[in-house]
Amino acid sequence: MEIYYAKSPEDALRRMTDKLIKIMQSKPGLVPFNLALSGGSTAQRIFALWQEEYKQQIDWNRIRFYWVDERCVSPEDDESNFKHADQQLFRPIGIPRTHIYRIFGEKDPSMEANRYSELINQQLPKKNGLPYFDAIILGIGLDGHTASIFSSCNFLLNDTRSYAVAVHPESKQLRITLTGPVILNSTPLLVPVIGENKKAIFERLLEARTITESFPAACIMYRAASTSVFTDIKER
Ligand SMILES: O=C1O[C@H](COP(=O)(O)O)[C@@H](O)[C@H](O)[C@H]1O
Repeated sequence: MEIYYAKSPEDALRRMTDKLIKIMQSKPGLVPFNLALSGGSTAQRIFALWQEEYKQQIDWNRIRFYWVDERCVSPEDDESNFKHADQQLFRPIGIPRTHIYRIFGEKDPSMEANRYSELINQQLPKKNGLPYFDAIILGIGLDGHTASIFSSCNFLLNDTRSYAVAVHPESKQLRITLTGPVILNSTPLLVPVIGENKKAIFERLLEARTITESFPAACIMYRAASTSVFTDIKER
C-alpha cells in the first residue's frame, strides 16, 4: 500500500486524479476504460473538482462508469450515490448516457444485485475467472467499512457473487455492494481519505498489522495487489 500525503483535501484529490490519468495514459488502446465509483461525501468532492478543473484533462469518452455500491433508494433521493455523480459530474461534463451503468437502487435489492452482477459479468473483461474494473475509487467509512461492506456483514469480503445486498448496521438501510473478490481482482485501488474526521480510522488503518475481518477496509487495502491512498491527514 502506498500513501501520498498532501497539504489539503483538494491537493490529495488532485494527486489521485493525476494518478488516474496516468493509469489511463499507460493503456492508450484500452477502450472502454471501466471505472467503478464510490459514493458519499468524498465522492461528491471528487466530482466537484473534476467538473471545475478536469473537464479538458480527462479523456471522458473512454470511460464507462460503474459503482462499487448504491443505497436502495430512488435516483432522485439525496442518499443516492448515482444522483450526486449525475448532478455534479455527468450532466455538467456531458457524459453520454450509454456510458453510465447505474445500480437501480429503487428496484428489489436482491434482484438488482443479481442483475448488476450479471451486467458486469457480461460487460467487463475477466481474469482469474472473475470480472475486473480497470480502476476503482474506493472510500473508507468512519467505522472502517469500504464499499458497503460493514464489519457486520464481513462475509461479503469473501462472497462468490459479484454484487450482493448489505445492511447498514445503524440505519438498517439496504445497500447493494461490490464484494471482496471482484474488488481485489480490480487493482489499482485509488483510495481518498480526506478530512480531520477520518484521522482516527486512518491511523487505525496504518496500525492494522493484523488484518481482521472486523475492519473490512483494512482487509481489502492490505490484500489488494495495488492500493494507493491519498490523504490530507498529516504524516506522523
Ligand atoms: O456509505 C458510503 O460510505 C463510504 C465512505 O463515504 P464518505 O462519506 O466517508 O466519503 C463510501 O465510500 C461508500 O461508497 C458510501 O456508499
